[in-house]
Amino acid sequence: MDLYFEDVHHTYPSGVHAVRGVTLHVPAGQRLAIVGQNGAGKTTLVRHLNGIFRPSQGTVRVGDWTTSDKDIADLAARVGYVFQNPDEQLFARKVIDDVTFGPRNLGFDAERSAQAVREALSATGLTEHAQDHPYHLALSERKRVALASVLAMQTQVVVLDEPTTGQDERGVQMIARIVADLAAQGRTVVAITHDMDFCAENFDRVVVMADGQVRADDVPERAFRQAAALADAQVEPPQLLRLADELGWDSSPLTVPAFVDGLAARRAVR
Ligand SMILES: Nc1ncnc2c1ncn2[C@@H]1O[C@H](COP(=O)(O)OP(=O)(O)OP(=O)(O)O)[C@@H](O)[C@H]1O
Repeated sequence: MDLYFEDVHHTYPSGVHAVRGVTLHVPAGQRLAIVGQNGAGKTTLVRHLNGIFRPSQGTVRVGDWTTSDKDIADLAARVGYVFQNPDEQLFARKVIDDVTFGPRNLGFDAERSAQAVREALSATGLTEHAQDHPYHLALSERKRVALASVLAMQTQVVVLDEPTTGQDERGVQMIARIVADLAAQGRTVVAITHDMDFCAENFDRVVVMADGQVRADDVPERAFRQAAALADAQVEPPQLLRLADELGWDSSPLTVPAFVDGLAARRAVR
C-alpha cells in the first residue's frame, strides 16, 4: 500500500513546530528508514500514519484513505505501529493475549487469528514465552512482544519506532528478517532508527531529517554520502562506509559481504 505525505506540517499545542513541510511518496513494498537526531520530528511524522496525530497543514494518505477522514480504529486495519517503548503498548497478563488482541479486534475469525499469532510469535522468537507475563520478560523480549502483536494484525503497512534498541545480535537479525519478509510480501515498512548499520543493511531508502524537514532522501549508498545533510542531522554514516572511506575506496559497501567483495577485488588487482 502506497503512503503519501504532502506538505505535512505539525505544530503541537505548546507551539513547537515539529514537522515543517514534509513531502514523501512511499511505494508499496518499500523499506524506508528515517534517521536524524533526537527531536528531528521523526516520531511526530510517522504518528500521522496511524491517526494519532492529524497534520496542522497538508495531507497524509494511506492507500486511498486520507488519514484526517479516518479514526485510529479504522487506520489500525491498514497501519500497524510498533511503539519505541513496549510498555506503552502491552497491557495483557500473558504474551499470547497481547498478541491475539489485535487480530481479534480487527475481526479475524478464531482460526485465522490463531494462525497469525503462531506466525508472529515464531518470527519474533517468542513461541516459548506465549504463556508468560510480558512484565516478567526482558525489555528486549517485551519489544519483540510489541512487534509480534503488530505482525499478527497482518497490516499492509508496518511502522517501527527504534526496533533494534536493546536487541542483541540475534534479535537484530530476527528483526532484519521480519523487515525483509514484510517487504517481500509487498507490505510497506517505515522504520525510525538510530542504528545506521541496521539501516544500511536492511532498507531500500533512507530519509534524513533535521529540524522537522527532510534533508536527504535517497538509496542508502547515496544518502550516506550527503555530508552536509548528515552533519545537519548529526548522523554518522554506517561503520563499513566509514572504513571504506578510511581505506580510500571509491565504492560504498553497505553489507559485510559487499565489503569482503571489495577487499577481494582490491587484492586481485594488486
Ligand atoms: N507531545 C509533545 N508535545 C509537545 N512537543 C513535543 C511532543 N512530542 C514531541 N515534541 C517536540 O517535537 C519535536 C520533535 O520531536 P519528535 O519526538 O518527533 O522527534 P524525534 O526525531 O522522533 O526524536 P526521538 O529520536 O527522540 O524520538 C521536539 O522538539 C520535541 O520536543
